[in-house]
Amino acid sequence: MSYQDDEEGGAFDGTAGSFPKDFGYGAFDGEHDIVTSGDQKPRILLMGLRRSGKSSIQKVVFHKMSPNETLFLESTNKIVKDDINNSSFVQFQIWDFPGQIDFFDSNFDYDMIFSGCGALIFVIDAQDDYMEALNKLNVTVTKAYKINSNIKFEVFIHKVDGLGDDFKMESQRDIHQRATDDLNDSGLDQIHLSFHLTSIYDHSIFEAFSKVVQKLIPQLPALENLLNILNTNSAIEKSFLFDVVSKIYIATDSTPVDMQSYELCCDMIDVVIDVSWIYGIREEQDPAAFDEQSFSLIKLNNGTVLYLREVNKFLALVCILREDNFDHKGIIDYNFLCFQNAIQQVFELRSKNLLTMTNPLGSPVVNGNNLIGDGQLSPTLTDEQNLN
Ligand SMILES: Nc1nc2c(ncn2[C@@H]2O[C@H](COP(=O)(O)OP(=O)(O)OP(=O)(O)O)[C@@H](O)[C@H]2O)c(=O)[nH]1
Repeated sequence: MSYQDDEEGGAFDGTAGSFPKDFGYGAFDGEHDIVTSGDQKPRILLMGLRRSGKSSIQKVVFHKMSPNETLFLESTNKIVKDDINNSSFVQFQIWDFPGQIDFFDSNFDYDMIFSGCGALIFVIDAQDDYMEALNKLNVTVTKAYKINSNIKFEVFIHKVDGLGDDFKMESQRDIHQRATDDLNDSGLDQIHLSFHLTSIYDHSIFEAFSKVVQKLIPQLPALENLLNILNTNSAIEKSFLFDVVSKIYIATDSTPVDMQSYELCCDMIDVVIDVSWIYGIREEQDPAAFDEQSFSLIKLNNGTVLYLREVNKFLALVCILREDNFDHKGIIDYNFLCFQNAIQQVFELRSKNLLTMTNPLGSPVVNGNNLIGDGQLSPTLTDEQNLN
């Protein structure tokens, strides 16, 4: 086993999938050797037993591989490092570990691996007997926690597409119970495990990954506050800030997320990218699929409107609102400009902070409440103000 980068290079080059081939993340960071790299990006580790679905998750979410094609993925026999450079909010590396990894193998420098880790995703195949996976989960979490107590531990109860609803819930309850009991028995009851039911055959894997990535964004409270303000002043019911390439939402307002709304917004992004790609005017080296001109409006037959606006090169705002409230499109557009401007300020503040301090993983750089409380945002128009 060795540390190597994925040889495939940039975005997934498959034939299926709705995204154009070269509309994806940059090439893998092949120049840096992991052991000597000074790269300080947060790491997300993908661990779990063999064939649990780790590589499939990484390929489907970040490289647009269609789920059916994962059937042909070969077993991973080395750590595969994938650099995700999508926006200045979301920059991390995903390390896909071979299933047969042995913690006593001296080839692996676990201090180095876990000390730079932001989140550890442990994948459990829910269609298989999970007792061995639970043992491995316990060993992995215990080892990682001793090296780095700041790691966020996420358990993906995966491949739930093959299970009925009752069995799904029962498996989750059972896995949750056993995993926490095992940790309590090891005297590590302070470790918090988060559980997600996932499958690459629906949007659940994107939703779960969104939640994992959000925990690595110190500016999340600021982004959520901005979305709340935008919603209140524009009569928007739900809004998501999406990373367009991966369809991960990096923030949403504080109302609960329901899967159907999330799926609708994901589908809208696909439609916009596909239509722009087919009919957009393309310049050399510039995939014109998503740029500052990008926006879209879809009216559903249930009186709901989906509205998408480009925020920056990588991010899009997708809102769901009632058709009646879309009459005030001018206000919504004005408020959107204020929102975009505020996001820009958060970006700038982050860049400044990064210049003046080295940001250890997960340490808060911006306190969102203060940012907003300090009145640094441009004022937003409200319906009342405009109508009076
Ligand atoms: N039904 C179903 N099958 C899945 C899902 N995710 C992955 N698989 C299948 O599981 C098999 C193993 O997937 P891999 O991604 O190669 O598993 P891995 O954990 O990377 O395996 P190693 O590299 O050996 O550690 C493949 O045939 C996938 O098609 C899922 O959500 N549902």
